[in-house]
Amino acid sequence: MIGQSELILNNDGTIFHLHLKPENISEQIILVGDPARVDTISSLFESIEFEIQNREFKTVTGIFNNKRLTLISTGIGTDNIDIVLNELDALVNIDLKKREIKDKKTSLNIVRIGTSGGLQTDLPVNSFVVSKKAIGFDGMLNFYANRKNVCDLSFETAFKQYTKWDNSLPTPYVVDASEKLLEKFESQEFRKGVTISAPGFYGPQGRELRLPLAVPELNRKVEEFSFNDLKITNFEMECSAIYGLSKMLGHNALTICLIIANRVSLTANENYREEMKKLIRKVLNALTN
Ligand SMILES: O=P(O)(O)O[C@H]1O[C@H](CO)[C@@H](O)[C@H]1O
Ligand SMILES: O=c1cc[nH]c(=O)[nH]1
Repeated sequence: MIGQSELILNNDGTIFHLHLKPENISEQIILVGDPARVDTISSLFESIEFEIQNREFKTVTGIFNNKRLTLISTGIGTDNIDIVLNELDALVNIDLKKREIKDKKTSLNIVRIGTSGGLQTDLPVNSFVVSKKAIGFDGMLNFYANRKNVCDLSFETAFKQYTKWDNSLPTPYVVDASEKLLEKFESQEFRKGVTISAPGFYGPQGRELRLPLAVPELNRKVEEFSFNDLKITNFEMECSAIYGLSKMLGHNALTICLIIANRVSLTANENYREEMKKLIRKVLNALTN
């Protein structure tokens, strides 16, 4: 039996942060960072069955193309992903009344639609990137036992060697996307890439405003690095933890991002919302057709 302090439930039986009960969610989950993006997506739904918000976690379950989908905003960062993935998994794989892990497990499909910064000259603003692999600069997965069983250790070793990884930074971890979900995005309009999830938008992504960087050459090395013909394409802040926790818990995960800034050409599209709507339609159609 899992103790009250380890799996906190609210008085109405909902799970602590997400305020959800098992019947409120579909097995097809779409995660976004920005709560406003949940509304953008749900405005395309044929019908809405359920809606709730607690803190930055806004959930809508409804129908698109005759398929039941659940949208959840995660806010920013892998610390929030630790909450969202563990609570989603508890909703489907733990009997909340008995506080016991179920014998028969359910596997969720979890697709993140995000914004991201590009790291290669041939990845202009407004491109779409599907993350084949994620590199976690955040360190979150290192807190879980046996994380190496789900990681690409050869890629990790090559990356740490090439960048002469500074051990005062969290140990990077590398996890692959779900092959099953990746197959739905074979079209050339989705660039396949390797995505770094950083534990911050500024210093951890190599942005220098007033504070100097501890490792100023890191972004140059990241841009140069390649392994088995794979280059690192983009920076965002959630994908690594989604891939890592999904693989450990037996779920399928994929991240697709709109590039809103290019870090090499120093360009950005701060009015990206129309382009985001185009990406949302393409992703919803790919997932439901
Ligand atoms: O637009 P979202 O999905 O939030 O994604 C990106 O944007 C935020 C930073 O501006 C981070 O969450 C990053 O991952
Ligand atoms: O550069 C960027 C743009 C969006 N989101 C990020 O995390 N980084």
